[in-house]
Amino acid sequence: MATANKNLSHYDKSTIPNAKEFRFGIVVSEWNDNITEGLYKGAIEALLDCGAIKENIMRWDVPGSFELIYGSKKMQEQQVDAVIAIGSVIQGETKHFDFVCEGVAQGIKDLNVLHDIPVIFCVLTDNTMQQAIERSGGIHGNKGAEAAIAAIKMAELRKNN
Ligand SMILES: Nc1c(NC[C@H](O)[C@H](O)[C@H](O)CO)[nH]c(=O)[nH]c1=O
Ligand SMILES: CC(=O)[C@@H](O)COP(=O)(O)O
Repeated sequence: MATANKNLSHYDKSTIPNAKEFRFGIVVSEWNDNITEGLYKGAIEALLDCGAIKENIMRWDVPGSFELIYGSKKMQEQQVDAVIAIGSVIQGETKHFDFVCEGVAQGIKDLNVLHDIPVIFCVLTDNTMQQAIERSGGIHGNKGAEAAIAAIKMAELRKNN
């Protein structure tokens, strides 16, 4: 199902564990910060709405999405139950977009394989700024909220297994 067919901000609280006992680390890319700040806002609002305690949410900023890999690795070493990696990659004139997107996706995948703290991939990979706007609090909702719910669910899965 494409994003266009669902609202990224929609969730049913009755199906989500209470997040009050969990600690979250959020790593935010500074590239396209008009987008990443919107994603962060969506994530924070959803975490708090589902019971997370503000003092249990830690934020670090990194220069770009490619640095989300290292930042998330170091965040895994903190006393957190899940990490959310927030970025916005937008197609430019060259193939750099492809390498950044693939590199970040593979790097975050590797962190989930190598370490026991889940890292949620909250990285928009859009063709245009408009697409990014629509997915960070616009008509398609907020991928930050979607990532927050995933973080809660994965922290619960880790706690129970
Ligand atoms: N073009 C975008 C970038 N590029 C920067 C890289 O992420 C990285 O910081 C640089 O290559 C140095 O290692 N980053 C984004 O997050 N979004 C972009 O659209
Ligand atoms: C994703 C990028 O690195 C890209 O936005 C950079 O733009 P360009 O490909 O025009 O150098």
